[in-house]
Amino acid sequence: MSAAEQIRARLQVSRPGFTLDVDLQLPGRGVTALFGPSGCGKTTSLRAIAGLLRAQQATVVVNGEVWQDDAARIWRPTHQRALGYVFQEASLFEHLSVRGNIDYGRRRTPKERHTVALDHAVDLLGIAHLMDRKPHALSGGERQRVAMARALATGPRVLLMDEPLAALDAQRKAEVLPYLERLHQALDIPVLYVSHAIDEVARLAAHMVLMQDGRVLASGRTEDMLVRLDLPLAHGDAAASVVEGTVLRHDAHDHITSVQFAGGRLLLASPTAWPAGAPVRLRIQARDVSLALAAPVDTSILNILPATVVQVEADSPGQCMVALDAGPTRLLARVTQRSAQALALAPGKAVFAQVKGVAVVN
Ligand SMILES: Nc1ncnc2c1ncn2[C@@H]1O[C@H](COP(=O)(O)OP(=O)(O)OP(=O)(O)O)[C@@H](O)[C@H]1O
Repeated sequence: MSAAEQIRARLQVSRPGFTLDVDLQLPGRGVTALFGPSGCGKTTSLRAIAGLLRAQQATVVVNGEVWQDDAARIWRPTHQRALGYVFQEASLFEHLSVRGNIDYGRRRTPKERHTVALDHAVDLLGIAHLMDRKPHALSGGERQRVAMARALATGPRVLLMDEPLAALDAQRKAEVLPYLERLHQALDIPVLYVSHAIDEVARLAAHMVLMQDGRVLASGRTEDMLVRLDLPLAHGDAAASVVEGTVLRHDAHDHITSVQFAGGRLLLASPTAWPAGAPVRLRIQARDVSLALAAPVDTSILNILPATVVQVEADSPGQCMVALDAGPTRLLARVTQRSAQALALAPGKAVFAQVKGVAVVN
C-alpha cells in the first residue's frame, strides 16, 4: 500500500471519561468499516478525520494529501478537505428541491474537484425522478440517497459515512443497501463506513477496523477478521464467515444456484436466477455448520465440504467455536462442547462440514 493510496489517521482525543488513541492505516480505495460497540469512538474518529472536531494530536493524510499534521502545524478546515460526509439522518434543506440541495454543495466546491459527474451520482442513486421534489415529500430511504448524491456531487477524495442506515427501518434499509453497493463498486474513492451492524459490514466492507474503548483492537480484511477466534467477532450466535465465489449455474427448475469458491462448491437455494460467472459474496453462519467424521449419506443437507480443524475455542457455556479450513477458505462451526469431545475435535483433524444455510449477501 503506497502512501499515495492510503488513508493515514493518527488521532488522539481526550474527553472526561474517554480517550481515543488510534493510528489508522487504511486502504486508499474500497469500503473500510469502523466497527465496534456503542461509545467506542467510531463517530469521534470520523469527525476528527473530517476536521469537525479538533483532536489534541492528529495527523490525517488522504491519498498523499496532508489535511492535518499537528507536529508540522498543518490544519485544513473541513471545507478545505475534499470529503463527503453522510450522517445518520439526512440533513437536507427543506426549502430547496432535491436538485437545489445537490447543487448547493456542488456550487461551493471548486470545479476541478468535481471528480464524479453529477448525472452519474444521480443515476447511481436512482434519484433522477425525485429531482424536483422537496425533502418533505421523500421517504427516509430516498432522503438518504439524496444525501449520498449530494456528498458525491462535491467531488470528494473520500466518503465518510456515519451509520447511514441506522435511522431506517428494515424495509428502507433493504431498499438503500443495493444503492450503497452500486456506489462502492462504481466509485474509485475510498469510503469509511461507521456501523455497529455486523451484517452490513459483512456485506459492504472489504476491510474493517475493530474498535474498543477508544482503541483499535484489530484491523484487516473483513473475511479474515470475521473468522479470527482471538476476536469477539468470531464468537456468539452471530458469528459467521464470508466467502467470495462465482456462480457456476442456476437451475431454474428447482431454484438451486451452484457457486464455485476457493474451498470447493456450494449449492444454495435461491429464487434469484444468478447469471453464470456472476461474483457473489456468501455468508455462512457458524451455527449453520455441523461437523461429522465420516461423509454423511442420505442427508437433506446439500453442502458437505471436506475440511480440516484449525482451532477449537470455548464459546458461550456449553458451546465451542471451531475454525476449519476447506481448502484455503476458513469457515466457522459452532458445536456443543459435548460434540467437540465426542468427535475429539483438535487441530489437524479431518472432518466433513455440513453447511445447512448459505446466504448471498450482495
Ligand atoms: N460532544 C461530546 N462531548 C462529550 N463526550 C462525547 C461527545 N460526543 C461523544 N462523546 C463521548 O465520547 C465517547 C465516544 O463516542 P462516539 O460517538 O465516538 O462513539 P461511537 O463508537 O460512534 O458510538 P455510537 O455507535 O453509539 O454512535 C463516548 O463515551 C461518548 O459518550
